[in-house]
Amino acid sequence: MKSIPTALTIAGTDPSGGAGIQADLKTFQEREVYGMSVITSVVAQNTLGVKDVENLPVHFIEKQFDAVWEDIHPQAIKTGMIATVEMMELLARKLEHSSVPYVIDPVMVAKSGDTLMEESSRAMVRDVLLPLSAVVTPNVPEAEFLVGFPIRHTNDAEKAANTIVTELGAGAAVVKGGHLDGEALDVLYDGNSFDYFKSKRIDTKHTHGTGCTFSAVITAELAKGKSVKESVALAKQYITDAIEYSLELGKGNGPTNHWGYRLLDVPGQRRSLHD
Ligand SMILES: Nc1ncnc2c1ncn2[C@@H]1O[C@H](COP(=O)(O)OP(=O)(O)O)[C@@H](O)[C@H]1O
Ligand SMILES: Cc1ncc(COP(=O)(O)OP(=O)(O)O)c(N)n1
Repeated sequence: MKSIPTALTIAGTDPSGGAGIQADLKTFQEREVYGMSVITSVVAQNTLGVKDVENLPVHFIEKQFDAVWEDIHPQAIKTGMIATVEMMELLARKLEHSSVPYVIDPVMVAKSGDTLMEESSRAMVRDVLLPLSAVVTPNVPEAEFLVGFPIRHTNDAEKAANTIVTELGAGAAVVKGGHLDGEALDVLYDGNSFDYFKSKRIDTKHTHGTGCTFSAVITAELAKGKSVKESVALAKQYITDAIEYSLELGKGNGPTNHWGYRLLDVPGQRRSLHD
């Protein structure tokens, strides 16, 4: 029987379907990876913002994790919204002896400005979870928190990615450029060299869930056995297409479109919007 790659996301929910667990599972499916999920927080949110958050008890997050882990072993894991110190402690315990590639999307604040991680947890991502990761994917404000200096230009992003790997212990770091001006440039440092993933900046407000989708593609590709560099390159191409075809759904920032690029497909010859 053909084996299928498997990936696990550990994150909060988005009932409006653009971010969080829902975005991750849609993305895994699009990348032809079997997706599984452990829910950390149930979030009442939509394209306008976050209305409320209900954190699940840590013992029940552990039960979900164990149920997956002892039955269908994932080939890659990602974490997104991990709201509390207690949740971080649980995940550190669960993942410290795992050899499965682990991607951290260090989600701190949603684009709407709403907080998704307690202040006290932020230092724990840096000090406890980062050293366990294969890749971490901070946006500019998240990277600034992790390294403690401002990021305005490409050389700051390079310095930040280098610091996150060499001083904070991540396996690799992609500092995403969505929050800077000019071209959308993401900088990857893998401990040896820098790589740059660039696209034109797409003029749209419909970017809800970009970070979740981007890190979910990386996770899916690592589950297939691709290298970090290949996985980030595929994620960049995918998210650019998904933003280009983002949906005017809801009254706020609409979601990225996970299947829009297919509109340009020629049968038997999958084509990207960049061709
Ligand atoms: N307007 C845009 N046009 C093209 N790419 C974008 C745009 N906004 C974000 N991106 C890309 O989307 C991905 C997520 O970036 P970012 O918005 O920085 O993260 P987050 O959603 O975590 O805040 C990155 O690859 C970034 O370069
Ligand atoms: C449950 C949950 N997790 C993460 C986010 C943040 O998603 P992100 O991809 O960074 O995009 P925005 O939602 O901030 O546009 C979220 N909103 N909800």
